[in-house]
Amino acid sequence: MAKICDLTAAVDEIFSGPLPFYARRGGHLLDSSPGGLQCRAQSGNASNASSAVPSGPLELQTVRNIGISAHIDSGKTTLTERILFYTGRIDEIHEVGKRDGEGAKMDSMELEREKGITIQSAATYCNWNVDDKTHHINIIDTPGHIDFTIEVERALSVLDGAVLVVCGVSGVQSQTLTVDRQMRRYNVPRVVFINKLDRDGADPPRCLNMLRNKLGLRTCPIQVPMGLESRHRGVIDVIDRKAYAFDGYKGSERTEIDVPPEFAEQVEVTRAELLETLADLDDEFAEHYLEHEAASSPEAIHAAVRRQTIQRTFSPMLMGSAYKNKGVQNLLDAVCRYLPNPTEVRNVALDQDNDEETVELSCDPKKPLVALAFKIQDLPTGQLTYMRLYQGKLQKGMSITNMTTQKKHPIKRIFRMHSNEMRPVDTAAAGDIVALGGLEVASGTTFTDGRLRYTMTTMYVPPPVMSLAIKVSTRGEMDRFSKAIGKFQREDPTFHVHTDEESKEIIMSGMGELHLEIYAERMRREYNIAVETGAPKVNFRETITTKCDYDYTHKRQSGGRGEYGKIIGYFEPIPEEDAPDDGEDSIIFESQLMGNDIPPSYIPSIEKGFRECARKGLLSGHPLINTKFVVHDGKAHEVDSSDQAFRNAAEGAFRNFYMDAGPVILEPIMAVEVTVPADQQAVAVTSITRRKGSVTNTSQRAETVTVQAEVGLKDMFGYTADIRSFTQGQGEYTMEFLCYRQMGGSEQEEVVNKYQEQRLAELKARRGR
Ligand SMILES: Nc1nc2c(ncn2[C@@H]2O[C@H](COP(=O)(O)OP(=O)(O)OP(=O)(O)O)[C@@H](O)[C@H]2O)c(=O)[nH]1
Repeated sequence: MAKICDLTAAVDEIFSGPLPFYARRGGHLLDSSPGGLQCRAQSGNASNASSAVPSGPLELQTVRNIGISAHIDSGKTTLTERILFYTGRIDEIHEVGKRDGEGAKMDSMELEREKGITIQSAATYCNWNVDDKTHHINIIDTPGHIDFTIEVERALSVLDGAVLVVCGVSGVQSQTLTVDRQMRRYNVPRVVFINKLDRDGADPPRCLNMLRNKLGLRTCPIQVPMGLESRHRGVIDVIDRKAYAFDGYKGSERTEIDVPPEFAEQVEVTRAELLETLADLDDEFAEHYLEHEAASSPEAIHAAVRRQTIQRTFSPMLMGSAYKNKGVQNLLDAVCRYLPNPTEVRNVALDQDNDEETVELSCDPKKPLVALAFKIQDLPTGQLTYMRLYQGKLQKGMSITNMTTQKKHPIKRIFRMHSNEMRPVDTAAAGDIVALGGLEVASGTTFTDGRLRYTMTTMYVPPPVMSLAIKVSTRGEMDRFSKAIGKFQREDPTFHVHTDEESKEIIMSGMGELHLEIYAERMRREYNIAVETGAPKVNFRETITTKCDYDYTHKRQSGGRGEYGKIIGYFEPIPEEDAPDDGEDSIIFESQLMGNDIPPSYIPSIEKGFRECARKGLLSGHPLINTKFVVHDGKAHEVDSSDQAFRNAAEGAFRNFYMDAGPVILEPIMAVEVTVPADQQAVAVTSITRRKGSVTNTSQRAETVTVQAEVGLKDMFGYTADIRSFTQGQGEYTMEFLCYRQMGGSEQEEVVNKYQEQRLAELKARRGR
């Protein structure tokens, strides 16, 4: 496993915001070029399908749209590379991180190949034959690094199913939990693949326990590993009681062999547990099971696994070693057998002509078009818009309507994507995922053919948690800089840029230091701008701790029409459990006004005033969370009151009364997981406690120890270099956002003083100008 500390010196901080619930989902990608795709009908092993172009339309029943998600470095890209090789989509396997001088197909960005990590999700498609049917699988490989979590959100929101990859040695890791939450949010059925069984310490039963206990997943192995670690030879399918070995060039020949006697008992025990679980879950299978118990047919078992997987009540667990080319073909069988086709997934939209009522979409090319632009990529040749078609059809030359702006756009180019290669097609139908050229839109936009006014709900965008000042060395580069920023922001909704009003610095904010460093590096490489970045800063939050009444009158008279607005109400903290589940914006405004002392038309201005204030707390300049602003009384003046006057009244109330509400600073706390050689456990623990962290768990597997801890993000700077030096490069760590927690008194004082000093210096500088 490539170590996180090896990825880049800049990879220090990794975090994401809280994950609220909601979802819309569905999706698939199929080739609707005149003819689509065709496969070599060669069942079972070797390269069992090719990418030749067939002559008829594809059957939706044979389409699978899948994502591959996991904790960082679990082997997603390595696995995808095998899938593409065995399905005949690529002629040679290349390893991640340019180890063979080339780099994996799906890591097409130069930076990805250099660093050996996936930054952007990539799309591709392939064919696979199973049970005498050719299936068309569309795959999105997603990054594992939490900094690029939006790529995972985007992919999952439009896919029909997923493969959850878990490292066979480490088991469920911090980010497996995040990915699991994301899959649940978008109701994505999944199959589990336990990878790296060739590595020392590989332990599938432990992974199974972790999946059940940590993720609460109803899962059973449908395979038994044929040997582990250096003796890992293949897998035994307990459903058909067949063993599979993987020989030939890069494991491309899958051979059925007899179950070795030493595994016979384990196969029967595993099979019995699977059958009992299915009988428990599935009434149809229960009947069959009662009648035929021992002789349950593989077909009946497959059908029950499929039904329960699609209902998300069960996830079959498979295993192998992507790197050593074991078990990948069986995983492809499982993807085709158990994951749903686009017609088996419920997708809904909101009808804009009918009070945003929820309407069910039907995966039918004959219905009016509804499509979602879920990912934007800016290429030197122009913008590429990835589009998921929920119903209807796209055709070159037709025009589609943007549901946000109501503007019509002609469709000039439709592409099917294979990583960074584009293949032009003329049409695409419901269930497809294709990319459109020549369309300038933001991600998350819904399109129709103009007959319907439907929108899909947008995907969850986590709040930015880290900022970095960025400087352009020469004025001449400013134009290119603005262009780059504009493009990146359209591409990535988690990437924000603003100019600090006081310091006039340009500030980039995002999901972590790596995330921001990657954009700075892309500006240097893709736009040839010599940017310099400042030290990363943690995005603290502020909140209040007590209820506080306010009564404030904003009055200004300077000849002519004056300004008047009086508001009375209170601020109060929202207990965390009641906070709206929308990440950063956990700010509520409530008007309890009765009568007409303040005309209702001014209420939105009061709200706007409070919301603007909430963007910058008075202690440290960071945004407020979990705060409620209430107005219940006040007064307006016939002539002098205006929207602006009431906005100013809200700002005045905030300025004058905020400090009475007991404001405090909250800091992001990270869930940190450090893995080191067993003899370095003490040093790892000390490295955490020295950073004021608290160790929550330690566990030993084979020769390695994993230390889990909670540490303030501000105390994690420089940890990459630290862990590298104390473990001589053998340790690794990951971390992700856990929660916001109130800072200690003296630490808070330090942050407040620093902020006040900075403001004073800026004020002086402005006066001196
Ligand atoms: N021993 C062993 N190593 C593996 C296996 N699968 C992947 N690896 C190695 O693990 C490292 C990470 O593999 P990747 O395929 O890049 O993992 P990933 O999940 O795509 O990584 P990110 O996208 O950066 O999260 C690489 O060094 C792989 O060669 C496996 O089955 N066995």
